[in-house]
Parts: sequence; C-alpha cells; structure tokens
Amino acid sequence: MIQISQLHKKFGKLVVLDGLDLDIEAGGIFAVLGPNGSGKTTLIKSILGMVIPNSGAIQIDGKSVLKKWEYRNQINYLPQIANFPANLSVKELIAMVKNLRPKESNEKDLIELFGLTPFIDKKLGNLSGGTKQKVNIVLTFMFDSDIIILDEPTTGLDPIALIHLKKIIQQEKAKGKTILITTHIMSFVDEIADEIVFLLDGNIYFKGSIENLKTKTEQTDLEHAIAHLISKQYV
Ligand SMILES: Nc1ncnc2c1ncn2[C@@H]1O[C@H](COP(=O)(O)OP(=O)(O)OP(=O)(O)O)[C@@H](O)[C@H]1O
Repeated sequence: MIQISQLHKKFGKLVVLDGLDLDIEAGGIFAVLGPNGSGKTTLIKSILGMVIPNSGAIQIDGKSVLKKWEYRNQINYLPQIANFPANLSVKELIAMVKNLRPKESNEKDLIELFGLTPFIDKKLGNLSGGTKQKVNIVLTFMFDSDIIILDEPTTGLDPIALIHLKKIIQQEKAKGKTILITTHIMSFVDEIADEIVFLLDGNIYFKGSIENLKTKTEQTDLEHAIAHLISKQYV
C-alpha cells in the first residue's frame, strides 16, 4: 500500500532520513518507533507531502505521491501538535474542517464518545491540553479514509479517553484500514500494534511483529526489547 524507497532528507547538514526503504502492507496497525529526533515525524510528513525529501520515491497504491496533493484525501492525519486557532469554538473548527474537506463526516458520535458536548461552544484557546487532543482525535476520525496516520495520539489523554481511542483504532483496523502510529508509550504499542517499524540512524532498523522483536532480542517485554535494539546489539 505504501512503498518508500531510498528516501533521503537533510535539514541543513543534519541527515535525518538516509536512504530509507519501507513497505507498509494494506490493513493493520503499524507502530513507528525510534528515539527522540530519529525522524519519525519527518517520515510521516514526507508521506503526507508536508516535508519534501531531497531524493527517493514514495508510492501509495503504486502511484507516486511526490508533488501531488489529491491522494491526501485518502489519508486521515492527527498531527503531534495541533495549532488550533485560539478564537474559534470547537463547533466552528469542526465546521471549518468539514468545509475544507467535502467528504462525508461522522463527528456526532465521536463528540459524544469523548465527552466534548459541554465544550462545543467553548473557544479552543481556553481548553485544557487533553480536551484539545480529544478535539484533534474527533477531527481525525470523523472522515472515512483508507490510511490513518497518528503522531503521538495519546498525549494528554485521561484513561477513559485512552480506552476510547484504542477502541476506535481497533474498529478502523477491523474495517481494513492501514494505521500508522508514532508513540513513546510502549504499553500502548504492546496492546494495539501488529507490527513495529523501528527507525535509527536515518533508516529502518527493524520491521516485524512484536513477537519477532522479542524473540530477536531475547526479551520478554517490549520496553526492554526496544532498549536492546537501541543498544545496537542486533545489527
Ligand atoms: N523543519 C525542520 N528544520 C530543521 N530541523 C528539523 C526540522 N524538522 C525536524 N528537524 C530535525 O530533524 C530531526 C528529526 O526530527 P523528527 O521530528 O522527525 O524526530 P522524531 O523521531 O519525530 O522525534 P520525537 O520522538 O522527539 O517526536 C531532529 O533533530 C529535528 O530537530
């Protein structure tokens, strides 16, 4: 579904992606992991066309996406930091996004599920961090798209919201969606990911199931397995 080959991205002299190759098959939950600054967001933004690579190819369903924009309509994206206009209300923001993306949307159930009804007329600038993240989640999941990309989706969420988030991610997976998630919360990965994609030194250092990773690193829990990967004992 998503094919990336020989992707290079530098910011000035800093090499972030160094000839990265990655194939993401259709359907399933892929956790994109790696230390801070390893290039997870850069990779995701390259797929979304928000970062322009220096060289390399990105294809979705066999078609190159570089310098194209229409394909973005088949991707739902939850950014790591949502810079919402502070003066808009939640309702106004949802209406604005619906206007920008003329596609059927299903925000009502999500607003209710995440307990956002009492906040619907409140200005975004006055909301708590976790409540803003719930709005971010509603905006991401209210459209039906084949690919869902979530950059640190759990940030600021309380345990109940986290349960709801996990459930909607599983529901989307059951519909055959391809879901990419970056996170540093290993318990979250352990619970929901089918595959781990681990970035280090500008490349994919490991791609496979959690079970494979545990076997390869001879660790019984994911956190230690990842720590072993970073210590580069398994090149
Ligand atoms: N627009 C930019 N200009 C300059 N440097 C950038 C830019 N975007 C990212 N970088 C740098 O590229 C590197 C990779 O950043 P990126 O945000 O992709 O990492 P990450 O793996 O998502 O990190 P984290 O886990 O901390 O979110 C970092 O050193 C970052 O400072």
